[in-house]
Amino acid sequence: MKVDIISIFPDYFAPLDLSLIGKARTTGTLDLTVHDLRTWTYDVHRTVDDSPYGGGPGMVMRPEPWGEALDAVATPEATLVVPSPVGKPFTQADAYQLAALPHLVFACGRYEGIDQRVIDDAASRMPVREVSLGDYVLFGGEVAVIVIMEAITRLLPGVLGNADSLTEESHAAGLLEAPVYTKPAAWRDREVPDVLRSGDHGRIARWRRTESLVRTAARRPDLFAAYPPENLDKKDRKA
Ligand SMILES: OB(O)c1ccc2cc[nH]c2c1
Repeated sequence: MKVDIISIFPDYFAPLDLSLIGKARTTGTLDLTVHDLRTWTYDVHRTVDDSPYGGGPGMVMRPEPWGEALDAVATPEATLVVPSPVGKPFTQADAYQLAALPHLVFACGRYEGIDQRVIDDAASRMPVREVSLGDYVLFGGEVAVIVIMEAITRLLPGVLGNADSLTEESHAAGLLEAPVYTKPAAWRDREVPDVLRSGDHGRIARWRRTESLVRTAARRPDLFAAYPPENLDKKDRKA
């Protein structure tokens, strides 16, 4: 998978050299390049922003550098991903969709955002997805891109040692996963649930299923309400 990130803070992406993402880059699973938007500025101050039309606080990112950057970086297979507080909420389903695409270009906004014409111009020649990580606002798009890149990269073939992790984890099937435990069996007078030490795999699976449903109903009623009823079997209904 080819990924290009455009930002005025390229050093923000040093974490993408580490751990499993760094290994995915080394093995060639992930072809990631970070670009400094100021590469496409030509004034002595390398200016990327200006005051907003219509007035208002802060500054807006100028369209010219962005237009030239996207012209230089985007390929015919590119999808533009723009983290933004006004974007569509990013979900695990989106992570799977993006992980299946051949080329992603991330545009990291700063200040009050990117001139809307940049998005509109890009949308005339490639798919554009404006995504939000949640109902809060960051300083810019960089941290959101790191989060999205982690969510995507772990889905790429060969990145996770045990791909089975992907089928059981939270949000994989629309539910929160059950609690997890490891040794010791007792810790600060707290015991691991006996069922998990029973060796009865059918009973363990049912316990985990019940815990997952109960946890999802309690913490994410929105997910629970959206969970297809046909996926609930008779045993679940006793939960
Ligand atoms: O919260 B965010 O994901 C986000 C993304 C982009 C910009 C640009 C200026 N503030 C931003 C916030």
